[in-house]
Amino acid sequence: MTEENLAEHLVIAIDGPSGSGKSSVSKAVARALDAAYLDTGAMYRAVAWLCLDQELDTANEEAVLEGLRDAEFSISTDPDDEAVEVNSNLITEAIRSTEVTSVVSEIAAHLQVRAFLVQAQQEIIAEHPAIVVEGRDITTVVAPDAPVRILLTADEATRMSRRGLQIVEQTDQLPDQELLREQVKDRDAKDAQVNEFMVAADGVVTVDSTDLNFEETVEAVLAVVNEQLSNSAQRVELEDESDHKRAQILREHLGDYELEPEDEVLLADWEDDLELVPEKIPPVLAVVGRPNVGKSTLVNRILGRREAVVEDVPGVTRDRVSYPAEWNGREFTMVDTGGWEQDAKGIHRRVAEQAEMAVDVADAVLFVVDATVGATATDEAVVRMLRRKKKPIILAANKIDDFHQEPEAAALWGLGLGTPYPVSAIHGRGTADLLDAVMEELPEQSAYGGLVPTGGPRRVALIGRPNVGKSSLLNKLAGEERVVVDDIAGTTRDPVDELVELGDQTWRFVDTAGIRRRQHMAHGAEYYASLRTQTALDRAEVAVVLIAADQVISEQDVRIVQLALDSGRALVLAINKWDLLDDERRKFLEREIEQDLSFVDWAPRVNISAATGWHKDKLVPALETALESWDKRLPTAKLNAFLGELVAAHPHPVRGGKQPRILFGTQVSARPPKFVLFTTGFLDPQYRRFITRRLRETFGFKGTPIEIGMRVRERRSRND
Ligand SMILES: Nc1ncnc2c1ncn2[C@@H]1O[C@H](COP(=O)(O)OP(=O)(O)OP(=O)(O)O)[C@@H](O)[C@H]1O
Ligand SMILES: Nc1ccn([C@@H]2O[C@H](COP(=O)(O)O)[C@@H](O)[C@H]2O)c(=O)n1
Repeated sequence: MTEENLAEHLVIAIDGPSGSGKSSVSKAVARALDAAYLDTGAMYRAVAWLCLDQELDTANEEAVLEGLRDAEFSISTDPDDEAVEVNSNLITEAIRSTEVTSVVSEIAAHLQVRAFLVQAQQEIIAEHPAIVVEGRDITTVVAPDAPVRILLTADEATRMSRRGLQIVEQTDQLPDQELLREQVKDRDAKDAQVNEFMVAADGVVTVDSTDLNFEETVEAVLAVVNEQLSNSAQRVELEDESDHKRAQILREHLGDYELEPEDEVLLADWEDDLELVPEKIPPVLAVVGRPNVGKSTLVNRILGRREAVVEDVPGVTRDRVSYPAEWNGREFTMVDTGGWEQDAKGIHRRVAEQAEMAVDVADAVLFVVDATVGATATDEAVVRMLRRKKKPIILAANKIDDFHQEPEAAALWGLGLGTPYPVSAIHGRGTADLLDAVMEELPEQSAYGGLVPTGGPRRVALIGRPNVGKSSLLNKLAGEERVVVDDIAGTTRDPVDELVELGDQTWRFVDTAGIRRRQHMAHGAEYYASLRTQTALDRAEVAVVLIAADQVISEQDVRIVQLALDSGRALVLAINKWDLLDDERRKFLEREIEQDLSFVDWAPRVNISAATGWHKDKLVPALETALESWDKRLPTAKLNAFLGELVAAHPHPVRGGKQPRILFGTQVSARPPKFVLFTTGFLDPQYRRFITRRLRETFGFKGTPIEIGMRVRERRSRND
């Protein structure tokens, strides 16, 4: 193994005298780090066993060497599965016998035998990305360049008593004191003639376990490992090329772990680090019909849950509401529209317009008719509207609860839309056939870019509780009164997109209605206004949450910020009505922001007055910063260099004797940035929060939520 190779590997070299705990502690450390474990003493013991078995003269170096060269050796590196084989004999137990222990030092004194075994040990080390190796010459001869080198020791009396206790545990008998001395003290004296393992060599850290119990010793060794790694990581220059090389090595080592097929897909292109591949946009199905024919019940039936708004009043679904749906393994987006009425007025007219808009961006339309009522004039008007749109139409004849009613469905052939599929949205009857028919019409992916338009001006949702100044701000930004502004909370009930020129570019603002204090208490139009906030967020890329500076930050404000956060959009906080602030209130406001909005302390904040236009120019840089972060893609090599440094300096705490390691990280998507970490164990939520915080400190990400996902993967077993 070259020096360079050693530096790339996590090699933990441990030596020390007999009974110091090298084997038992090294095994525990390997388990904690999910690393391999090599007991080099077992290799010398195996040679000793061979000599005894073949009656070779242990004093004759040539004879031992010849026997050694002719034999087939194998040793397990799994800390939970000790196994030593020579010429297909499993000798794991046999090498611990008194006979073997008595001759092993003599054999270990032959320099050519040592050279042979040292080379074999270095080859084994090279095969493992992370390995703990123990034996008397490991820090000095076998792995002198290992990043972590430890001399584990304890005073002689302690070592003797530990070995004695071990013999009692193994044999249920008190050990013969003479034999004990021979196995510990005398053996060390013999071994010391060939190797120095009582005193730490340069750069080797001594862990004295005389006053430590077993667990404390393991902890002490792990602490040295972490400290040493942190020092070596600090020395590493994070140049791009070496970052990339390191990431390549880490990625290769991931191959030692059980990866799922989806992991392989995710990791396939990590080196490209170019533009993110655009997501496949599932096809969209708009569900349309006149009021109260059971559209939402049918949507719920298809979704398999109670999600769409259902109320037994005509036209209760006032807005478009979209849901991710799936049938027979195919994903699609279902849009539940409000009831469509001809010549509708007021809010009903807006609802009908919304339904038409939904049809415009849909790939197919599910037209729902109440078969018990039959085709009405309104249904026929819907048909005319749909024909104009030239979209595939699937006709659902609803309220057919049993087969006696099926003739009522057949009557709908008259609409001229082909087969009417009889369904009972309430009971689920017929929905499978209906969905099969829908699947035949839907393309693999949306031809219309889904519900959220891509490209064009960047989309901003202005949200906040009622009367917080959304409309005033939009008017100020747009330079004219474009939406009705009223002092009455909740005046603006419908989303209105405005194209506004700001800072040399065009922005699309989606104004929304305020969110009422408690959604479940809200009724009618106000309730739908709150749903629209959600819709606006769905359609936006960045949310500006307005907060009134002159009022105490309320639970409702916090909920709206949370809504924006959950939507995964970029975020800007606009503290409005700054002109109404006095010194007293300002102090309280700062404290409220610190306390109640600390979970979004990464969001750019602008203090504005929508009424006077004060600081409105500050909004554009804040929006740009947030969107830039939202779009950001961190190269995999940089991410892994960052993770390596971070973990070395601040390792994950040991949990149940294990220390989860991060094997590899990659950013799987942007908008917002999502990272996946492959790990050997579950990372505590606080540790993940810590990583997120550090990611922000190091790379910015101001104004965007960040997601960190984890994939705990196990090492492949030896037999794979
Ligand atoms: N810190 C400790 N406190 C108490 N017992 C310990 C401690 N460390 C190790 N032991 C126990 O001491 C015994 C000897 O440990 P171990 O066999 O690991 O030593 P070793 O250094 O590998 O010895 P050798 O070089 O002879 O193989 C074991 O029973 C082990 O469980
Ligand atoms: N790196 C090593 C490891 C062991 N030996 C010799 O083998 C003997 C048995 O070792 P245990 O750790 O299993 O007790 C030991 O006494 C040494 O003679 C070695 O030389 N170098």
